[in-house]
Amino acid sequence: MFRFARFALCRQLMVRHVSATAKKSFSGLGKFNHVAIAVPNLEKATALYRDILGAKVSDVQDLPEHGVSTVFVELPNTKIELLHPFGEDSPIAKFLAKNKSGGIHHICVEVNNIREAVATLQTNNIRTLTKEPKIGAHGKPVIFCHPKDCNGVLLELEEA
Ligand SMILES: C[C@@H](C(=O)O)C(=O)SCCNC(=O)CCNC(=O)[C@H](O)C(C)(C)COP(=O)(O)OP(=O)(O)OC[C@H]1O[C@@H](n2cnc3c(N)ncnc32)[C@H](O)[C@@H]1OP(=O)(O)O
Ligand SMILES: [Co+2]
Repeated sequence: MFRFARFALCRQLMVRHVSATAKKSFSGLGKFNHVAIAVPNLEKATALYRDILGAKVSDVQDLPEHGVSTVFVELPNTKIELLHPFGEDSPIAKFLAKNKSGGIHHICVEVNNIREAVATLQTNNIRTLTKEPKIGAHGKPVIFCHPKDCNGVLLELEEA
């Protein structure tokens, strides 16, 4: 009994310590928006999801300001973003060169105030890959966080 009380107290102190070290929190993460897969052949990848797996897919969208072409696979509870390089300096070119058959590239989670989110990231030394958010595939502001500061995962935040 005494041992359990001591354990509970230590746990409470640890939780308090973790909360205190996050310098400023924003309104928090919202819904999961999409997982992105970089693919070497966009038509073939689209055909897999549409024709073989029977999913509803969007048209191809070229996004020159992001250096990618995208197709969204719509699932009942979320989306899969198929990504292929567009133009010369695509941010996904090196990733595809390393992962020849493609691979999971990033996850995207919604936030309700992207400016607040960016300020919180900066205060906590989490690097963003652009200074300012850009307009993403859904016409909403997005920002990417450096994978080396996010446990090896490229994290996209999109304003809800
Ligand atoms: C429009 C839209 C939307 O949904 O609205 C989108 O999604 S646009 C989606 C496309 N746009 C973006 O991804 C924009 C943000 N991404 C970037 O700026 C870039 O992809 C970087 C994340 C900086 C990586 O660039 P690049 O591969 O050229 O640089 P690099 O080879 O020096 O990589 C630095 C280190 O990060 C690792 N690294 C690279 N890409 C990674 C990824 N996707 N996930 C996890 N780690 C990754 C590399 O292996 C390397 O680690 P080691 O040193 O250990 O080997
Ligand atoms: Co994305």
